[in-house]
Amino acid sequence: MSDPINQPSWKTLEALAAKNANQQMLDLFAADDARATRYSLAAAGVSLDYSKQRIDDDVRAALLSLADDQGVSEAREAMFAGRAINTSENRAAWHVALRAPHDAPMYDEVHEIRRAMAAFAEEVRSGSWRGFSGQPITDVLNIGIGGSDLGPRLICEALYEGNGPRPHFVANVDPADLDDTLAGLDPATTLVIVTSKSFGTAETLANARVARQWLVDAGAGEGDIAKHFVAVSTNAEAVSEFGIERMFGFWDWVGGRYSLWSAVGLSILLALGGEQFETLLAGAHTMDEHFRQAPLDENLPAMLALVGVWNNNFLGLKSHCVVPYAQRLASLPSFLQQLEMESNGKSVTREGKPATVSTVPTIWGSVGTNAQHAYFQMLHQGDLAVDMDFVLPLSGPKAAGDARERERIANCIAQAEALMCGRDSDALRSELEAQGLEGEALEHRLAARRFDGNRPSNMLVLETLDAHHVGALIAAYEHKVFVQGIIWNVNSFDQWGVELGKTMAGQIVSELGEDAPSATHDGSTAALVARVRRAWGR
Ligand SMILES: O=P(O)(O)OC[C@H]1O[C@H](O)[C@H](O)[C@@H](O)[C@@H]1O
Repeated sequence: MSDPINQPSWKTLEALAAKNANQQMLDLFAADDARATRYSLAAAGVSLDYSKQRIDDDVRAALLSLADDQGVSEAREAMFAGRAINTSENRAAWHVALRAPHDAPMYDEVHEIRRAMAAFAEEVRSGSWRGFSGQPITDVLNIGIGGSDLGPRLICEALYEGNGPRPHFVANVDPADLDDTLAGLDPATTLVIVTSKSFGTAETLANARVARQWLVDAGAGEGDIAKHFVAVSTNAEAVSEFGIERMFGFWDWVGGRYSLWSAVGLSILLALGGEQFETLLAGAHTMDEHFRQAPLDENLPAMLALVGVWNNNFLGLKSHCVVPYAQRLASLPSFLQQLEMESNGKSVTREGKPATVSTVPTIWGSVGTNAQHAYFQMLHQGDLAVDMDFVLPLSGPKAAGDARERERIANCIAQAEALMCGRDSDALRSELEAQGLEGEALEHRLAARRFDGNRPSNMLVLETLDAHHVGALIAAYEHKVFVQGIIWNVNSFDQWGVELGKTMAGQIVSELGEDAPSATHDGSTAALVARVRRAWGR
């Protein structure tokens, strides 16, 4: 592993990008009838069509050489073997172990906790677990943030069908989040899961304290708290100090943003049941096996990563938009923002030197078709260079015969087509002439309605929107991020960048209370602190 910029394959790719500057994807299709299949891969019921990328065989070969040069295969083995690949914290990043089948011998502890979670979930789901008034649990509230929120939230939104207690998620320290949620819940029938890897996250602990008081105010005695509060954490001491008896543990080798497969997924188990959770893990495991075994040119997560590297580092597309065409996957872009940007938003190499290549692009997006009516204008005609992932589950909540299902799927396919094909100026001119436009008015309208096209996108298709395929999709993205981290030579598994702001918030929290403002702030910060103090009459 070394600085990618020094690899011969990097130079080759730079030369190819310069040579192909005017390459048109439609010409690539015209020259190759089999392009759509030759630039598609499938694994675990998920397929990736990357034929609508500005990639030809030479580029693909050079990208695969870059992956070899950077030691992707060796790094992949180190990850699966549980070696300490998170070098700045000297830990493994072993989330793949969480999805290993039950007969995998070396993961005893993982299976033990998984069994305890399943037994607990069964008790709650069957109604034998009772709250302080003797009633069964109807609602589960997960209090957590970042990795302790986004994954379980995404999975529950994607798959909850009403067959179990209703799942709710509160992350924000803004009181509106918890207060609005609690307003719709009955304390006597609500189970709260406080989820925090560190059990030191200020927002989560503040919300947990309020939720605890809510129970007490509703008549729960101190001895009843255990019927309504459990924790998920790696920090048993802090959990017991907080006064929660029952903890489902996990380990420091599970990164927060890779943790939904661990006890952090307890809300998933409670809402969906043990079988669905196992299917989710099995879907991810099937993708893991594919990622581990398939040669890189046939490897879906690796190719997804390499396409991203090409767009980001060689075509200068520093903005990556993800649009799932499925309401149930509306939270996928937020989940991926943490997964990709917290993992690879770094500018220091694994050796502690300044990175010499650009790392993660901006990841953003939202659900289709809604997004089409908001910002797709920019994607089609704006000057910001963006590459896209469309995510399309084939079967949705309704049968194929439902007209809305046809709309959903057709729109997704059409947007990718429009981005690539653009609008042929000659055809448009004839159309406008037929409408009676001419002269300057015609030219003006022609210019406004012109689409250049040639804008790249991936199409990720899921056979169905179920636990298996969602598990496989998320695992594919996790491995994409891993491969990109190896290529960019950054440590994808630490997040030192979030520390400073947390420390400073702690200081300002005391200054907004009784403490005097510190003299060491910059002028703008000092003025803001003073303004809030004035507003609060301090
Ligand atoms: O699970 P916790 O320890 O409460 O952490 C929650 C989140 O907090 C931090 O800000 C980290 O950047 C995230 O990676 C983490 O997921």
